[in-house]
Amino acid sequence: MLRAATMALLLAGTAPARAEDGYRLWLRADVPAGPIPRVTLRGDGATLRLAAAELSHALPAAIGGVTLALASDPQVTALRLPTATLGDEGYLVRRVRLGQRDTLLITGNGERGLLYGSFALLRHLATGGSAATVALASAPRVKLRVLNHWDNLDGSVERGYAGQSLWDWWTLPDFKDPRYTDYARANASIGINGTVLNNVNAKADSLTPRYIAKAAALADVFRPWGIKVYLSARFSAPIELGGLKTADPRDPAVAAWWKAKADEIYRAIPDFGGFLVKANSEGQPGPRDYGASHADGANMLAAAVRPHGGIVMWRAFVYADTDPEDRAKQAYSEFKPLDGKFADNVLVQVKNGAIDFQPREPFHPLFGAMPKTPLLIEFQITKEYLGFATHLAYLGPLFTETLDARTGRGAETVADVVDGIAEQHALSGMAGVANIGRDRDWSGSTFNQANWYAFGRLAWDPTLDAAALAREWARQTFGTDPRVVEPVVGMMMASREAVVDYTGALGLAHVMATGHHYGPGPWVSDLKRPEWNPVYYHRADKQGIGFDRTRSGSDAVAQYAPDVAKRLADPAATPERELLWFHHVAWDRRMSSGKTLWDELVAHYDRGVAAVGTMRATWERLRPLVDAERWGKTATYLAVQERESRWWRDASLAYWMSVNGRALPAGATPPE
Ligand SMILES: CO[C@H]1[C@H](O)[C@@H](O)[C@H](O)O[C@@H]1C(=O)O
Repeated sequence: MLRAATMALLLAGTAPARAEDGYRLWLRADVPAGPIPRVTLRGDGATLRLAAAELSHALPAAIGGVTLALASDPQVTALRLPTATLGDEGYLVRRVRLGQRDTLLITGNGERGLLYGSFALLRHLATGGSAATVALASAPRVKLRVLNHWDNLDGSVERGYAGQSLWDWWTLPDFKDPRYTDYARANASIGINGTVLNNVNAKADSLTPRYIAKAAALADVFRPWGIKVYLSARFSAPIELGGLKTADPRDPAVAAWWKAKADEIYRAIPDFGGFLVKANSEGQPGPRDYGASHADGANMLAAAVRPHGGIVMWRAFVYADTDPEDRAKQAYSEFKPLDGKFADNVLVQVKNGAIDFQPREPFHPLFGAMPKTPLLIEFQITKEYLGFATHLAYLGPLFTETLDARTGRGAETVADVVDGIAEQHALSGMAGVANIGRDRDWSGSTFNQANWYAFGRLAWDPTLDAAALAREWARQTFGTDPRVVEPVVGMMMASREAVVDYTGALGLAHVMATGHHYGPGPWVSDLKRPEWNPVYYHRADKQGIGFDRTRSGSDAVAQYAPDVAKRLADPAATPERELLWFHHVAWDRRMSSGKTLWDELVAHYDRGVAAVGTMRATWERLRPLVDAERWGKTATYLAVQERESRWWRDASLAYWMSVNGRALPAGATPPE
């Protein structure tokens, strides 16, 4: 049994001062006034103790006694509860008579289930759920729910907008910053069970004994929270670290090197998760350098980690500057033929869309095309193309838009491919490129926290609803006052579409500035790699705009299942929000609104700018109801977003008009 005092002690090391700087994220349940409920822990273990501590810390007295017990506990078994389908991470929360006592039971088949069940109970209560009638049961649909940190060993973060890397590689392994525990706690609260510590543009050093020891220290902190550590591996490490002449995966000496390296890592981190690999992509070394296939490369690494129960996450983000083929087609062309050729402890990691984390992309054609291979979907939580940390863009709708998409194979959705249940894949996964850094609010802004939150919840259950998750997050982050929650949810649900509208709607993509990808740049055409130039994507000319991906063009649509391919091959049947992704059409084309394409595009820009204005006005009205610190920073950022949405519109329209020679339609806001 744990009392508040013990609990306070337990958390003293981790809970920072109660500044309203967003540090506490969505975990804001405070020690309630009045008697502390009895938390009974049947059994022991580091994870169980953390679960009990969480409960003791935040449960209201009204809940009465709570018991944490595994389903294998004889008293629980005797209740014949439906725990068989919970797996080792699922949980069940229910009022029962346990032995001679009435209690609220949190049970599951594994310690992690009890931890997740405890957080689920606290979430239920923090979002206004009833203490009296609480009955929860859930098991994750996706096995690997992983954050990818693009953190470099020098403390910088590629595409990071929330300060330096959270990992202080310099003071590790000796000093374990309390923030590491708070990071693990936050992730456990949303069901995340894996973290890749370093950038996919990996340096070989990350696999040296020095860094393995640092990773091991982090693994020790994360383990009781049910989180495994993974590392990005540089494919040529046998050369850089082992002094070998080659990294050819078919060379026994290379395979032996990796086997020894894996053994070394597992000596330091017994539950090491495995490797994430970016190979033959954007200049990274890989098996293709030796004429070997991606499967050869992945399977060699898979063999090295298999004896230890490890896995390999092999990225399919490949496109070559030497390949004239439409960039959107290349990953499919390279990986589809390898379906079923990967070892069973390999997952192929595929980005949500075929280009690169744009504000809107049709789902990647590999989803549904490799039924014999577990495909791990990769989303970007950090907003490289949606305004960095500054612009408010809730990504829940972007995530669910992809997950709900029908692949064209029967009723299959992308979420079905990802959970791998239909194909009976032993492995399944969802990865999110983290938006986490040393900033006090972790993600660079309060609202960016919602993207981390939504990712975790959707990885647990890809069928969850984006608006419901926004409401869940808002209630835990700002309290349950509907005068705050509903306007906040309204802002969030409008935000991503606003970004699409003021950066380039109707299927336009990759029209941003070069290098940093912040702000407009549709005019860019002089970069050394043609597929890096925005003009490569929009192909605007005097007559029209858009990328013809039908048979008369690159025929990328043919990579989708026949039903989907047939629909996308027809501009009239293609959803207008994806029109210019698949078709090159005339500026005069009549749209479903009755407007011409040009007038419609202009209207989208105006709508995007207006939507940001509405978000700002809504937030202004919430000033008396939100703490000054978080209100102030958000208000400042919204002002920047409004100014920059106009910048996006004005610069883009000026460019399109320079190409099509047209005037703005009547009623359009003239550029400033
Ligand atoms: C880590 O590299 C990134 C690169 O910064 C980014 O611009 C692009 O999104 O994709 C790459 C990738 O996903 O590998």
